[in-house]
Amino acid sequence: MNRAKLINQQRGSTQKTLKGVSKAFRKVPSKASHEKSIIPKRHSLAPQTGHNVEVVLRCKGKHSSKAILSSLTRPSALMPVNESEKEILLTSNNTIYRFDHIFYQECSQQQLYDQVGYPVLQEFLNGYNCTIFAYGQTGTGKTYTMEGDLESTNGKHALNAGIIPRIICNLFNELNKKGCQSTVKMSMLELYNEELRDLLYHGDDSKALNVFEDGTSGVKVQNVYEELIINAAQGLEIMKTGVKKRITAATNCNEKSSRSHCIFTITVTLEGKNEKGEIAYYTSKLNLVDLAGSENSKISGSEHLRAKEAASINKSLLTLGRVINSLADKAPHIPYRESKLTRLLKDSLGGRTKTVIITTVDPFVQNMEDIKNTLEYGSHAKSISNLPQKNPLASQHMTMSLYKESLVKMQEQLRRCWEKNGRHVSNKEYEEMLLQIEVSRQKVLEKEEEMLMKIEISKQKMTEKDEEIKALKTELEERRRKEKEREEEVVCWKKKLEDRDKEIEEIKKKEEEIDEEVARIEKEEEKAEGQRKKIDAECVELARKRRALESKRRQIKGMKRKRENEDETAPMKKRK
Ligand SMILES: Nc1ncnc2c1ncn2[C@@H]1O[C@H](COP(=O)(O)OP(=O)(O)OP(=O)(O)O)[C@@H](O)[C@H]1O
Repeated sequence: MNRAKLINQQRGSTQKTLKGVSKAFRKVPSKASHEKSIIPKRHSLAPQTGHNVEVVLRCKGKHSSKAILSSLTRPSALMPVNESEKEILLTSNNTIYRFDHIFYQECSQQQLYDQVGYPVLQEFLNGYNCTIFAYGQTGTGKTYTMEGDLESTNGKHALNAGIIPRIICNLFNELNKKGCQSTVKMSMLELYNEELRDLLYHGDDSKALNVFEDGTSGVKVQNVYEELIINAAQGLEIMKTGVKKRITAATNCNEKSSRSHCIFTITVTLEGKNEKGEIAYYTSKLNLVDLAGSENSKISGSEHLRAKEAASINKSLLTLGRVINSLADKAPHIPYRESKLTRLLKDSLGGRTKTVIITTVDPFVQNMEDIKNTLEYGSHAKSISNLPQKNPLASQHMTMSLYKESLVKMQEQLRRCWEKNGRHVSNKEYEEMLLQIEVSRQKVLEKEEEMLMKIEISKQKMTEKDEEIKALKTELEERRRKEKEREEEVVCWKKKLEDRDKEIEEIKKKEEEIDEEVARIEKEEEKAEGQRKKIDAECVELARKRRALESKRRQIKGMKRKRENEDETAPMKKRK
């Protein structure tokens, strides 16, 4: 039976089960639905263009003892609308929320994988970068959905395995079917309190895991360790090792609560053909993200260290929420850079990636407000529009020709050995040699990728340096301009000084002239004083002479009178 038929059949049975579940849901009468006979509101947002992010809702199954206990005492907060697999009614606010698919509590891991995981795997193998991430409050089944039961036997996943182990197994089946050359690499990062940790790296933890953006292939993490995987069994084992290193703790809502965001990445390089019919390679990335639970510290019992974790978890989820809202509202600025989580998911939200978000709720245990928050988170995310683009075919001409050359050499060597023209090798040795070829091929690819990454980093550094140089040049020009202005000012001041010197010179000259004039006047004054003194003396002499003259004149006058008297008396005397 072909896969499509099988899926359709499984879908049929899923739908039957889900209809049963819908009825079961409806049998639980909601107080709100009884009291309110008004028509429910629809929580809707304007449809977007492009390829919208797909959002599904998974209602947690009644498997844990806590859930069973709560479900006996509490009615469900959610009710399906018209047996719909797409619409659900939240009884507390009488609002219908729409999703791309709703998985009710009886939905099995296989059914969820068929509807969500398998189609994403197909897109991934067709050359698209894809992301699946699980979002929901703590204890609502995110880790169960993404990881589930991690036990495996001979490369086969367990019955209750989640999406990641199923994708690992299915990936190798699909690659075998394709029969073309391929390489598979896996990396696993944990984001705990805003710090990235490599869960697959066994060396020291000191290497810096920097997140950077590469213009062509999107967001990358520098120094992340990528394990080369050659089959499903190895992939499952490696994943299990990584999961064991993840930080978990017991909270009131979950005995083994993930305290970090976990980003599991599969990178596949596949052989294809370009338009000229030449062999080329394309590399696509699949991010499978299990977010830490959003929580309220009172309910989840977060204290001390746990409270710090909760704050960091909530902060990054809040930023994720703000990014989702900004994208949904088509805001001019999207705050990707505000947390490492949103930087890592940048390409998955509003970028070139095909993205599916699995929102998880526990309708029997969680309070209405928490369920409402998750439903609204999902509804907003549903209106995000991505522009998925196939990864380009890279010629890898040089590397491939080198690789092929060595491959041909080794094959020739093997053929000679096989034909016993040279040395004979056992089957085991032959397989080892094949493995060696594979390993060297991987190394070439890795080296090439490393080189590309280094080129990208140096390009980035060069751009940064260019910008620095540009800034320095502008600064230098500014300084030169200021210096020129200052020089001009100096010239201006010099001229002013010269003018002032000239003025001073002239003033000095005038001063000298004045001094000379003063000296001359003083001399003349002295001369005048001398003359005045002389005149004064002459005046005194003149006065003395005048007085002497006056007395002479008086003497003469007296004498004259005497003579006159004598003259008058003389005739009388004669007569006598
Ligand atoms: N659909 C389901 N069917 C059965 N059991 C489930 C289901 N979903 C979750 N569980 C169980 O509920 C418990 C909590 O689930 P899980 O650890 O996946 O929650 P979580 O959302 O990842 O929580 P956290 O954010 O705290 O890590 C686990 O024991 C898990 O096995």
